[in-house]
Formats: sequence, structure tokens, C-alpha cells
Amino acid sequence: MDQATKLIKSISLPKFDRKEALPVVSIAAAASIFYASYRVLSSGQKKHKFKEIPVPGSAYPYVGHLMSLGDIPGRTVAKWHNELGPIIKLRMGVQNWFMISDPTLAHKVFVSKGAETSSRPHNVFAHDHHSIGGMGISFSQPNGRWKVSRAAAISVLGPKSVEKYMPLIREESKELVNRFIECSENEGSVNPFVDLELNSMNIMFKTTFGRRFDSIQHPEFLKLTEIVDVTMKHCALENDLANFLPIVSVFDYFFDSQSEQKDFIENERNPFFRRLVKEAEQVEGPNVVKSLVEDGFDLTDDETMVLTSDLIIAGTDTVSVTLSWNIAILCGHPDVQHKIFAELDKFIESNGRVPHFNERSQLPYCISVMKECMRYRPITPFGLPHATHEDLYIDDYMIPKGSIMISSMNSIHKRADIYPDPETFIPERFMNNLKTMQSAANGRLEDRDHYNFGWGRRMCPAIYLAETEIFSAFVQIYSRCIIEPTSDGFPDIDGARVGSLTVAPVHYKVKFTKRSDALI
Ligand code: HEM
Repeated sequence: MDQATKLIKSISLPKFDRKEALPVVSIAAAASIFYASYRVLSSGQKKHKFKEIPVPGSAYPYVGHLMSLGDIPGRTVAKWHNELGPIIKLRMGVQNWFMISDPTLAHKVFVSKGAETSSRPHNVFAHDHHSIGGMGISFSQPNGRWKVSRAAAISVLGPKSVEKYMPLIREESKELVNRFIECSENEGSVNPFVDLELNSMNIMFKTTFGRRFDSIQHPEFLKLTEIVDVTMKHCALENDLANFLPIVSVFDYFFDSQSEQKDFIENERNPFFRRLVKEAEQVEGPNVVKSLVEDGFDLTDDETMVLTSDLIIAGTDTVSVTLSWNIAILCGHPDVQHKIFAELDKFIESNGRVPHFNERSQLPYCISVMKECMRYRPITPFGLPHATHEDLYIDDYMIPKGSIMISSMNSIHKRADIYPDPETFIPERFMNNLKTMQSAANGRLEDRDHYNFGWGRRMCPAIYLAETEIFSAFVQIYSRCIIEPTSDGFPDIDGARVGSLTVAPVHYKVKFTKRSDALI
């Protein structure tokens, strides 16, 4: 895996000479390989009374499938599902990953058996440093303190609370499209990604701390994006190599590679977020920090700090990547853009303004397009992994305690039995399910429209907020602009930039041309 290789290469040796360390490392490596081979051989001798879970063939000794996942792991796993079925087992070094591409099975695993499958896999950075030993929501284990943080997040991000922030979300979307048009007019085209990041960061920052940034040059914006990037990188499961390959912990021990991550949290993230929380208590207007106190959530200062940093980290990239796929896909579908224009214009003609989120039922085609973009190009290949903290007996399978459980987002959203002709972009497929994504995700399995927000007790707590952000940007863009390719061609929607947790389109440029027939 590319990131894994990069991480191994990037291990620096601040205190030891490589030559001195080499014998120790070699002995440890030999011991680990011997142990791993012994386990593989001895496990092969056992008789299984449960249904066997298929393992893709391309595994190497000791590292397993770690190096077989290719440049876009989500798509490699989708190919394996096509060959081997809805549940497959990957050997990721010494870990077992169970990947699921069938929503019914995923529902049984993550919802019906949620009590056993709602842990997060252990990641040293995410748990020990970022979450200060288990605080916050995203990477903490489902214990009493997590329940308080999760209840707090659901309360401050739920539909009732998000209503307070609707005017600001609409204002940010308007600003976003102003920037797109201005840049397209001045420079001929625009790479929308940074402006999308500013848009989603401003919404998260204003919602959480009550402030916004005027430009992407603002030092606090730059600092925050750096904190988000570094955290996302270290929190990705595959970047904690010692979890997969115990040999790497020998490097960690000798070369103290943990101290860099610890320093980052203690000397960069913590003071910065502590200050933001303090300032948020004083600023005018509503914000999450104030709501946590007003709504009586019993969080310590550190718990508030970790929770707010979880929200900023989880809420920025996810929405901007979703919108960047939406723009890239629709640039290649002018016919779809024209149908969107017609629906939006009909609303604007009778109301004199763009629709608000609570008027979405008047825009069935627009809603379907938003959902189809998310189905067609899921932004997280594997969601956020869960872990089993008990042996799991499900259908005829037995999944041992300590396994990593993952829903394979690419495969699940390309199932022909749920989405006929899945490789074709067909917005109309969602016209019969116009529920909000929030209620579809939390409703019966049969009513779910897509699975991008995860499952069960750990399901994304901010679906409503995410949906309103996507909706507001969407109606602003297509009420005012047509998205056109540049002379370099259309955005490449077959390639992908694989980040730590999300998968974005390869960087591209498009033109946001003011619609000559725009009604606003
Ligand atoms: C289109 C946008 C988004 C997508 C596709 C998305 C997707 C996800 C997924 C797949 C998970 C993991 C669920 C699981 O473990 O089964 C998750 C968790 C989470 N999301 Fe989102 N998300 C989005 C936007 C947001 C936003 C705007 C926020 C802002 C606050 C947010 C906050 C969180 C948090 C805090 C968690 C961790 C929940 C937990 O561990 O209990 N997400 N999200």
C-alpha cells in the first residue's frame, strides 16, 4: 500500500545509527516472520465448523494483503467482492479485516449486533494522543463517556440545532459561488477544491466556535487545515503500521517515532483548540461550545476540546470532497444540469429566491442527483472501521473477537440488485425515495437510499448538517451557473486521489459560467 510504504520510508532515525540498529531489527523481523508463519501453518490445520469466509489469493507472507490493495484500495476490494462474494477476509499483517458488501449482512453485523461491533480498532495516535486516552467521539470506545460525547454531538448537530445555523450556511454557499464565478471570469477556470474546503471549514468553524475566515490565506485557516490534514493522516488505520506489523513497534521503541505525534497534539493541537474553546464562550451568537454548556452536558474542558476537534476534522473534508465529486460528475452531464436548471427555475419563478432545505420536496430531481452522485462516487472507501469486542456469530459465520469490520462502500453502492445498471449515472433511480438522508439512514433497512454515513451506534451524527450544506451549495451553484469543461477537457472521474480517510477526484479545473437565463 502506497501510504504504508511511504510511512516505512519516512521513519526517521533521530537517536540511533541505522547500522547499529540493524542487527536488532533483523532478529526481531526474523522472529516475527517465524511466528507469523507458524500461526498461518497451525491455523491451516484446524477444522472449521462455521462457513468459511473467502480470502483473496494475493496475500504475501507476514504482510498479508497490505501490499496488494493497489492505488485505489476501495476498487481493489470491490473487485475481490465480485469474485468472492459479499463477505471477504483480508489478512492485514497480523490483523484480520472482514469486508462486507451486502447491506442486509452489514445491517445484521453493525445494527442487530451493534453491542458487539461498535468499538473502534485501536490506533495509537487516534486513541492515545488525539483522543487523550479515549475522549471525544470518533475514536473513543463505546463506554459511558463516549455516550455523553455522542449524545452531545447529536444534540448540537441534530435538525433542531442546525436550523439556528441555516442562514449562515446559505450565506457561505452564496459566497462560495461568488468566488467560483469571479475566479472563472478572471482566470478562465477554477480548481474548486480549496474554495470548497474554505466553505465547509467556515460552516464547521462558525457552527462550532462562532467565527469564520475571509480568505484561505487567514493564518488560523491555514493552521486548522494543517491540523486536520495531520490528524487525518495519523488517524488512518493503515498509518499505524505497528498494529499490522509488530516488527514496526521495534522501530517505534528504538527510534521514539511516537514522540513526534505526541508533540504535535500537546504543543500544536491542544493549545490552539483550548484557545478556540475559550474564545467561543465569549463571542456573540449561537455556537456548539455554548450549546454544550447551555444544554447541560457534563464534559470536562479536555473532553470539550477533543469533541470540538473531532467535529472540525470529521466535518470539513467529508463535505468538500462530496461537493467536488458532484461538480466533477455533473460537468460531464450537461443534460442533467439542464434538468436541474428547469426544476430550480420553476421554484425561483414562483418564490423569487432559491429554495431552502425545508422546501426540498419541491425539488425531487435535484435531491435525486445529489444522492446519485454520492452513490456513484462514495467519498470514503471503507467508512470508519469498527472492531468486534466479542466473538461474533452471524448467519453461519464466526468472526473472532478483535477483528476489524468494514463496510465496503464501493461495492455496496455498485450492487446491481439494489442499483440496476450500477456503473451508469442515473439520478432518476432515487425519485421514489425523497426522504432526507438523515431519516433514510436512521430508518428501516429497506428504506435506506445509500450507506455513505455508516451504520448503527457509530453512524455519522451530522448527517442532517452535511445534507443541508450539500443542498445549499447545490442550489446556489445550479441556479446561477453552468459548469463547463476547460480546453484541457473534462474532469477525470475514473481516477481518484486517495487520502487518509476519504477519496477525492484527481485535481481538475472547470468553468463556472454565469447562466445567461439565470433568474437570480
Ligand atoms: C457527506 C458528508 C459526510 C459523510 C459521507 C460522513 C460519513 C461518516 C461515516 C461513514 C462515519 C463512520 C460511521 C460508522 O462508524 O459506521 C462518520 C462518523 C462521524 N462523522 Fe460523518 N460524514 C459526513 C459529514 C460529517 C460532518 C459534516 C460532521 C460534522 C460534525 C461529521 C461528524 C462525524 C463524527 C463526529 C463521526 C464519528 C461518530 C462516532 O464514532 O460515534 N460527519 N461519518
